[in-house]
Amino acid sequence: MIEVRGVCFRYGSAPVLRDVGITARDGKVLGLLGPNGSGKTTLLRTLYGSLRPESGTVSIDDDDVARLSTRELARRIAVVVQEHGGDLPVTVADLVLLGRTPHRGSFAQTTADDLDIAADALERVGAIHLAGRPFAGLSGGERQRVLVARALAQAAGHLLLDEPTNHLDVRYQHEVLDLVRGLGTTVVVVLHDLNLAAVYCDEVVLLEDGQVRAAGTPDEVLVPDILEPVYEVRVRRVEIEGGFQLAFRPRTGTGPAWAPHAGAAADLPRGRG
Ligand SMILES: Nc1ncnc2c1ncn2[C@@H]1O[C@H](COP(=O)(O)OP(=O)(O)OP(=O)(O)O)[C@@H](O)[C@H]1O
Repeated sequence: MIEVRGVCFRYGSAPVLRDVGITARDGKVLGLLGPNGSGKTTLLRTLYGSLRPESGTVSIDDDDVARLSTRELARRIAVVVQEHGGDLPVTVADLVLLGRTPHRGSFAQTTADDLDIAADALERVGAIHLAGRPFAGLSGGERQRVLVARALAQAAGHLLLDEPTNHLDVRYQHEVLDLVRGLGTTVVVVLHDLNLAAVYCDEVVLLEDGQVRAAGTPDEVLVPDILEPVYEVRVRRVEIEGGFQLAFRPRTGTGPAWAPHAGAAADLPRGRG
């Protein structure tokens, strides 16, 4: 479990997180949602100790993150963030094997188990065929899957991801999130795509201007009354088999009512809000 209580943070003089409280429950997927600049990445960085809150606490399984060593944190939390590894001159296999480092002594050799675990992780994200390739030469989507594989190889009980579906085509968006959800680890994931959040998150937190605007299940939070003022768009909710999806259009503008298929607008069921 990851618990955040009363966290405030500022870059320089500008407050970015204001009295934020969230709980990521054991084995559940918590989505961090919110418009650009609302503080999602900043909050995620406080969870793995990359940023120290000005006030408030972040704890993992009841231990204050600020008191854990780097190695202990790496055993407990795996992180997939955008800027990791961009131009590293390593092969994909070597990068994924780095995920095993927290489990070895400082100068210990890679073991057969490490190799098996790394290969299995690459297999699970559909990237085993990339094992011998230089990481720097991969496409954005291939890199993203490899970074997820490294996090899987790390075998930590908590997984933090910052927009893991960025660069992924629709198949891999769903495959990666389905995989993450099936791990049974505690997951905190920053997502821009509210429809993916609707499908793969157990709970979501909606940030606005560094504050928690709403928190609860996707069914409770992803409703037009809450989303429209935060994102400043019009929202319709469409109940579909086994769940719901959202449709959006700008508040103002001269375009068709519901792009791309304007005729569908009249057929859309009314949202709940
Ligand atoms: N290193 C930094 N120095 C100063 N301000 C920063 C820094 N990083 C982020 N900010 C500011 O903090 C605020 C929150 O940024 P953050 O990246 O956490 O938002 P976000 O919700 O993840 O945004 P996005 O959806 O655009 O990725 C923004 O106003 C941003 O400009």
